[in-house]
Amino acid sequence: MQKKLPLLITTGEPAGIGMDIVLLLAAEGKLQDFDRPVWVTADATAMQKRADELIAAGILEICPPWKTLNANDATIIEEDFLNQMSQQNINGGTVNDDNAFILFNIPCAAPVVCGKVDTNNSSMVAQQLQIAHKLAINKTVAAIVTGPLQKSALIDADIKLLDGTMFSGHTEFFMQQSGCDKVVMMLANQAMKVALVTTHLALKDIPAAITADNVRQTVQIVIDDMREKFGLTQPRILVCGLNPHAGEGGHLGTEEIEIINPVLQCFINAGIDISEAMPADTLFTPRHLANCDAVIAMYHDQGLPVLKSHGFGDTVNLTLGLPYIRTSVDHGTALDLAGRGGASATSLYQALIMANEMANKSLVN
Ligand SMILES: NC(=O)c1ccc[n+]([C@@H]2O[C@H](COP(=O)([O-])OP(=O)(O)OC[C@H]3O[C@@H](n4cnc5c(N)ncnc54)[C@H](O)[C@@H]3O)[C@@H](O)[C@H]2O)c1
Ligand SMILES: N[C@H](C(=O)O)[C@H](O)COP(=O)(O)O
Repeated sequence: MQKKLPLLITTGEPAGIGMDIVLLLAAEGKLQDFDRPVWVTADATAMQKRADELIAAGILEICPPWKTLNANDATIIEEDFLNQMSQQNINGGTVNDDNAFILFNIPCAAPVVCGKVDTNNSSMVAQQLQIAHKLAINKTVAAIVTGPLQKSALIDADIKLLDGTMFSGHTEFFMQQSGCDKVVMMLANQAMKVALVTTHLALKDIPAAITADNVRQTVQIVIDDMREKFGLTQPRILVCGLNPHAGEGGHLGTEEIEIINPVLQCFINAGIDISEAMPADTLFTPRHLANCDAVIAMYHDQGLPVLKSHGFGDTVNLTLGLPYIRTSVDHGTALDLAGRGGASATSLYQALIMANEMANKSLVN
C-alpha cells in the first residue's frame, strides 16, 4: 500500500539540541508512531557524532538506525535532493521501514561543536529551510516540523529574508518564500492557544505595526485556520489590547479606540464570536480562558510568556496562513544541553503529532 506523504524535520542549528531531540525520539521508537515516513535534514557526520556523544553521556543506550541520503552533486544539492526525495516518495517511502528516519545530508562548512555556534554553518541552516519550503510547496512532504535555530547566528552571517531584510525567524522566512503578505504565529498547548498580531519586532517598533490591516488580516487568518485546521466552525476568540488596561478609555493609549476596536466591531457585526480589546492581565485569567478557543495577543512577549508558563515543553508553535503545514518546537537551541543530556523531546513529539493530524485532515496527505 502506498504510504502517506512524509513529515520533514529540520534540525536547525547544529550546535544546539535539534539533532539530540530527533535521536531521543528515534531511540524510543516514537518516529515510527506515524503512518507516514519521517525525513530529517542534518549534517550526517554531525548526527553520528551527536549520537556517539549521547551514548558516551549515558543518555542513549544504542544508536538508533537511520538511512543517510547524500546529494550526488554538491553544487546542485537542492535539486538533487528534491529528485531523490520525490523518488523515495514514489516508492512509498519503503526505504524508511527498517529505519527510524531518512537523513538528508546537508553538510556543514565547519566541524560542529556542541554548544558553540559557528556562523560558518549558518548557510547550512538556511539551506535546510530552503529545501523544506520547496518540498512542502511541491507537495513532496505533508508538513514541515522545524527544530530550533539560532536567529542571531543567521543574522551575524548576513543571511537575509527574500525581501532583503534581516532574518528574523522561520515564520517570516516561510511567509516570504510562499509569497504570502501575512501569516500568523500561533503557539498551542493544552491550556490555551495564543496567536500574535506581530512577531519578531523590537518593542519600540510594535505600535507602528498595529495597523487596522494587520489586525484584520490576523483575525481573519485565525478564524479560517481554527475552522480548517482545528475543526472549530465558530471559534470563540478573545483579543488583548496593546496598552495597560486596554488603554483605560484612551487615557493610557488610543490604539484600542482608534485602530483595534473598529476592526473587531466589524467581525462582531458579521456574527463572529470575538471580544473587543481586553486588558491582557484580565484576559489571561482562568474564567476568561475557560470560555475561549484562541487568544490574539498584540506582540510576542504579551502572549507567549503566559502560554509557556502553562506548558513549556508541551507546546507547539505553528504558522497559520501558509499554503502548507508548518509546526515547530516551543523552545530554542538550548546550547547548554546539546550533546550532554537534559534536553526534552516532548515539544518535538507534540509538533509531529499536530502536523500529522493536520496532514490527515488536509487534501495533501
Ligand atoms: N523554534 C525556534 O527556532 C526557536 C524558538 C525559540 C528560541 N529560538 C532561538 O534559540 C536561541 C536561544 O534562545 P533562549 O536561550 O532564549 O531559549 P532556549 O529555549 O534555547 O533556552 C531557554 C532555557 O530552556 C532550556 N531548554 C530549552 N529547550 C529545552 C528542552 N527541549 N528541554 C529542556 N530544557 C530546554 C535551556 O536549557 C535554557 O535553560 C535564540 O537564538 C532564539 O532566537 C529558536
Ligand atoms: N517565539 C517563537 C517560539 O517561542 O517558538 C520563536 O521565536 C520561534 O519563531 P520562529 O518559529 O518564527 O522561528
